Amino acid sequence: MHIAVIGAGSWGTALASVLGQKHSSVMLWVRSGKLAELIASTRENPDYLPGCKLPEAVQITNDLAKAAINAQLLVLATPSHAIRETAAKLSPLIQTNAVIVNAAKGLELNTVKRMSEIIAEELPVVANNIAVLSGPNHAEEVALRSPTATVAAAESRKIAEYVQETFMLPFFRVYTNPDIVGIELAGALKNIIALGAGISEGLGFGDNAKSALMTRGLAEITRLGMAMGANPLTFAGLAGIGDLIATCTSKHSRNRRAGLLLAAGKTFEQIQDETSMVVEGIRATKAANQLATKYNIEMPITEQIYQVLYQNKSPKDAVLDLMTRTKTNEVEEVALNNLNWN
Ligand SMILES: NC(=O)c1ccc[n+]([C@@H]2O[C@H](COP(=O)([O-])OP(=O)(O)OC[C@H]3O[C@@H](n4cnc5c(N)ncnc54)[C@H](O)[C@@H]3O)[C@@H](O)[C@H]2O)c1
Ligand SMILES: O=P(O)(O)OC[C@H](O)CO
Repeated sequence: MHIAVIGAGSWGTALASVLGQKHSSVMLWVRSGKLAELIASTRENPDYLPGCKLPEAVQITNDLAKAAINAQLLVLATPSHAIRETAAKLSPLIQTNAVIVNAAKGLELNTVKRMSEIIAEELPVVANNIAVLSGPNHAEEVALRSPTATVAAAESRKIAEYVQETFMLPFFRVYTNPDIVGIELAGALKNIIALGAGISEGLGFGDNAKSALMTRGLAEITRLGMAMGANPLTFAGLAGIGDLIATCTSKHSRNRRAGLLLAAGKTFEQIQDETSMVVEGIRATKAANQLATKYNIEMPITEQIYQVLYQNKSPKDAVLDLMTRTKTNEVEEVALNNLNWN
């Protein structure tokens, strides 16, 4: 089978290295011609994943047509804001029975669409063959072959199991899940909470604060997810709490790191200017804020992070507002009504 990995940032490079260990023909598409030459000659990606030697089966190209034309499976691993334009460019190139795996974690601004929805719009011929890969997966650790678990989600069980089989290796364990909505929302929204975790650390707060943030963060993610048709159990799984733990606690997390910088007084524009790496939580906060309004869901943490990022609110004031907002139950009112708790 011929596989194409589209996008050679940290994640695309790590996934190409995984696939190249199992399959004989993997092509990694690199946007920059100069970086493509460098990766091809050194067999590693010094800009995004230094130290990860690519298996021989991985070929490098800067030519999208060359990568896509014979591919039975394509992994889209660009940042989320580039998924629509990338899928549109792939439209005249792909085979009609190709399987597309989205590896990006984000939501489109303004349309607030999930990545698989965008891919289906741009690549309607393969709309029934779209899967999502998401979980607690830092590229740096996958590159080191550190044991990692992830989830392949698709509406079709056959496609989810095909993707599972394609990626599964002794250090890379893949579960399947039918809840593509929940898996994509969990992956996109955990980045907002990771910004908060970084802010919390940067302000000098301890484990109590971070645990509260993660737990209440998951509660608001689940609330929105359920309103959008997701299975609440998905948020208790690898792509939910699993990824939330990884991203809020890891030294590798760009979103957590960006939160530290926000606490130090930098603006999100300054943070973005200082790194070539994508910080998905910045856009995701804007999109989630739109979704909270659209579905009329209370998302207090997301709302405060939105105000810090886009309305110049100080992180300290945001924390105070969260801690002193109207008192409430931990359990949703609707669940309390069912318990008849008087
Ligand atoms: N890094 C990880 O550990 C990890 C793990 C799981 C999922 N993800 C997700 O994968 C996606 C990619 O993240 P990453 O960490 O590889 O990013 P990265 O910051 O390491 O690299 C970004 C890559 O995207 C390319 N790029 C930027 N704008 C582009 C455009 N308009 N068109 C095409 N390519 C463009 C850059 O050239 C670069 O190769 C994100 O959605 C991220 O959330 C990342
Ligand atoms: O580095 P982060 O915070 O963008 O997170 C990367 C991955 O989503 C972790 O699973």
